[in-house]
Amino acid sequence: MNVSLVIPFVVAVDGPAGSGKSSVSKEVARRLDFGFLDTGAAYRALAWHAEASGVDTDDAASVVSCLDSFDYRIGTDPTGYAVHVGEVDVTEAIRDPQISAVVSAVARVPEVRRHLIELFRSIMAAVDAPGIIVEGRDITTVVAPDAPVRILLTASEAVRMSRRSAELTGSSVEAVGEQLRKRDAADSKVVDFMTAADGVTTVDSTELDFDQTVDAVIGVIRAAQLALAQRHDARGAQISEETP
Ligand SMILES: Nc1ncnc2c1ncn2[C@@H]1O[C@H](COP(=O)(O)OP(=O)(O)O)[C@@H](O)[C@H]1O
Ligand SMILES: Nc1ccn([C@@H]2O[C@H](COP(=O)(O)OP(=O)(O)O)[C@@H](O)[C@H]2O)c(=O)n1
Repeated sequence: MNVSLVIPFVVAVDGPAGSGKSSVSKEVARRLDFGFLDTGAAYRALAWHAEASGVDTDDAASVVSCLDSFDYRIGTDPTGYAVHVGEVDVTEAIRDPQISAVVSAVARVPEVRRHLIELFRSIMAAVDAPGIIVEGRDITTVVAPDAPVRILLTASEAVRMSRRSAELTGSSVEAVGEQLRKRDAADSKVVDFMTAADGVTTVDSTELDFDQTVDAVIGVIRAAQLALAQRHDARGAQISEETP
């Protein structure tokens, strides 16, 4: 892996299912020429790998036993990235409702989380871009708690359900809503992604359309960059005053 010596500017985005994390973060990354990392894809791909290996996803020890053979790759280009497990392109397969139904069981296993968090950090460090937007459930609190920008992207449950069901043709709004609610409830037992931790800015997109949400996120990033630049300038001025 090609690890850059320059640390990329990290934007951490968390939030519940269907809040717009992936689509909004991708568009923000495109506009800023940043990389993009969808961390949920790794949990989904591991669930796919466990199922393909004939493993019971409810059995934590069996899921952990799959980690050794989990050969995972994901791109960080927001204009298009593929997800691979070994030689298999699972980009589409991991979005299947069957994977959504079992992914939380895989994601609650502490050894799985430790393994994937290390992987995310190495992908972030190796990104070939001035910055990277990383989205998931625990990015602002666990994966990148020191990121210069940390955002909780939320929307009301009703809005999230209707957005998600509009994407999934062939599934009823009720069925999509029920699955989303179950997954949020299971995921909430592992990480709190419904309330913003200290220093995390909430962007509520309930009343915003897609472009307005993208603009709101870019606004938070620009404000943080400006504050950092001002702090840097003030420190520079202080050092030159102190230097005889
Ligand atoms: N502010 C918004 N207004 C309308 N639709 C949105 C908005 N944000 C996201 N969407 C749409 O909602 C759906 C779910 O978004 P997605 O990015 O997959 O959410 P998440 O990654 O949080 O699960 C997508 O079809 C996306 O285009
Ligand atoms: N940082 C993360 C990202 C995802 N996940 C798990 O992975 C699942 C799929 O994540 P996702 O980002 O694809 O889900 P959506 O929010 O897009 O529906 C979640 O339901 C969580 O169980 C996690 O535990 N931690």
